[in-house]
Amino acid sequence: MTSEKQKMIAGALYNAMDQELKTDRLNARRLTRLFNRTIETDQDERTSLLKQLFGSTGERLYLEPTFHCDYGYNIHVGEHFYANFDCVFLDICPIHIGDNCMFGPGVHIYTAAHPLNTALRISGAEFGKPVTIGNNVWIGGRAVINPGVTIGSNVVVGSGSVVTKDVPDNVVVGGNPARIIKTIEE
Ligand SMILES: CC(=O)SCCNC(=O)CCNC(=O)[C@H](O)C(C)(C)COP(=O)(O)OP(=O)(O)OC[C@H]1O[C@@H](n2cnc3c(N)ncnc32)[C@H](O)[C@@H]1OP(=O)(O)O
Repeated sequence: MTSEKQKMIAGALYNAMDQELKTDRLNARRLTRLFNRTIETDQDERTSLLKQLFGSTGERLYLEPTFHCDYGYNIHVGEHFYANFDCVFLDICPIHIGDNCMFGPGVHIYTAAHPLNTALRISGAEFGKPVTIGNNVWIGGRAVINPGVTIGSNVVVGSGSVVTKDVPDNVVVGGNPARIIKTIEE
């Protein structure tokens, strides 16, 4: 039988009030609370808590507290990941982030969505879409990455952008909705 958790991760309609999912969210709240209460000299503890929280990580990762997420286990970050203060990842579905990515403060990644149909939405049924980010991506402060978006490698996302569509490799995007501003010639 398919569990609500399996449906959620697969992007199907699911019930977030399911007991297993409630327990998983409480565990993520516990780990993020412990992470957010660490002090600047607790680097080993910060790394250990993030490795317990995330689905997979590289050897080196550094996030500035505060950080918040829904489940944690759907977040996969590559080697040498950096995220500045106050990032929020709503990881209903998988979030894959490549190597050498750095995020400015307040970057929000949303995989979570709700039906547009009112009756279905207020019934509590919800769904998600995965987000994938390539290698060597710099995302500026306060950018929002919407459900289902894939961002290529060597991309720069301008501060305050709302990324609603896929982004190819080697470009700078900005604005709401984000559009290509320039191509990056290496
Ligand atoms: C990891 C960390 O902690 S990072 C710390 C936080 N810092 C940031 O978030 C800074 C993010 N940087 C930016 O947003 C920058 O504007 C960049 C990198 C996207 C672009 O910088 P530049 O290449 O110097 O672009 P430049 O200033 O020449 O602007 C080019 C055009 O894009 C527009 N533009 C620049 N940034 C943005 C933006 N964030 N959103 C929308 N449009 C933008 C400019 O207005 C300009 O438009 P025009 O050609 O019509 O005049």
